[in-house]
Amino acid sequence: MPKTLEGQITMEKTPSYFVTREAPARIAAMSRKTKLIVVVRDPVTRAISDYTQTLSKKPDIPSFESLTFKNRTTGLIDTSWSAVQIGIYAKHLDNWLQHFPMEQLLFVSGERLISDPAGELGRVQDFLGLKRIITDKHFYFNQTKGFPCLKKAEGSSKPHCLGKTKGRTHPNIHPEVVRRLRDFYRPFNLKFYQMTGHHFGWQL
Ligand SMILES: Nc1ncnc2c1ncn2[C@@H]1O[C@H](COP(=O)(O)OS(=O)(=O)O)[C@@H](OP(=O)(O)O)[C@H]1O
Repeated sequence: MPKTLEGQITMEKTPSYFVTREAPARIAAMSRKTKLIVVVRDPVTRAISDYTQTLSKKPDIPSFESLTFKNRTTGLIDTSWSAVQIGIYAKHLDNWLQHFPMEQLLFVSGERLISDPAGELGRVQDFLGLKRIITDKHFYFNQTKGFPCLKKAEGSSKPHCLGKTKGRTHPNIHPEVVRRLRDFYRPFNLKFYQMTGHHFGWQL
């Protein structure tokens, strides 16, 4: 971690921190004042997105359905599959709350990051104690990409969208599998809403 000078904020992004058991204690040992930002989206869509990403690298993996269930007939979900495990946000949050107060965590809605990027980034700027510099003026909706993009990229005068690996088309998953996953996540999502005091609006 580089030295942080007066007036600077040092930021680091690692997607796996939130779900890594040892991460909270190690970060707290480094600095108890660290602010933590987690982007969360509907865990069912997250699992499908995760699978889509793996599939793009390893086209021979089994189907989403067969990885989801331990037993397809009983509908028992395989919670050891990382794509399922990562979406149990309440469980991961519990682990962080053993080391950090809730006020030091900010949960950003992945859905709102798409529908209202400036609003969600407004929350991030407030949380970090920054002036709201990034506003609606910085974004436009790119119809081809189907996502918001920056009107000007940092240090350039050209628009900038996220790359091809962000916003991939997801495979169609059988509605029954989606329903079973929704049933599985419902109690964890409700617990997560209660813990964060924030209703993320995921289909329950
Ligand atoms: N502006 C914009 N443009 C493109 N994509 C956007 C944007 N905002 C959020 N998203 C969503 O980001 C999802 C990919 O982010 P990840 O968290 O998987 O990225 S990372 O690999 O962990 O860095 C990606 O998920 P998929 O749609 O499943 O590909 C997007 O839905």
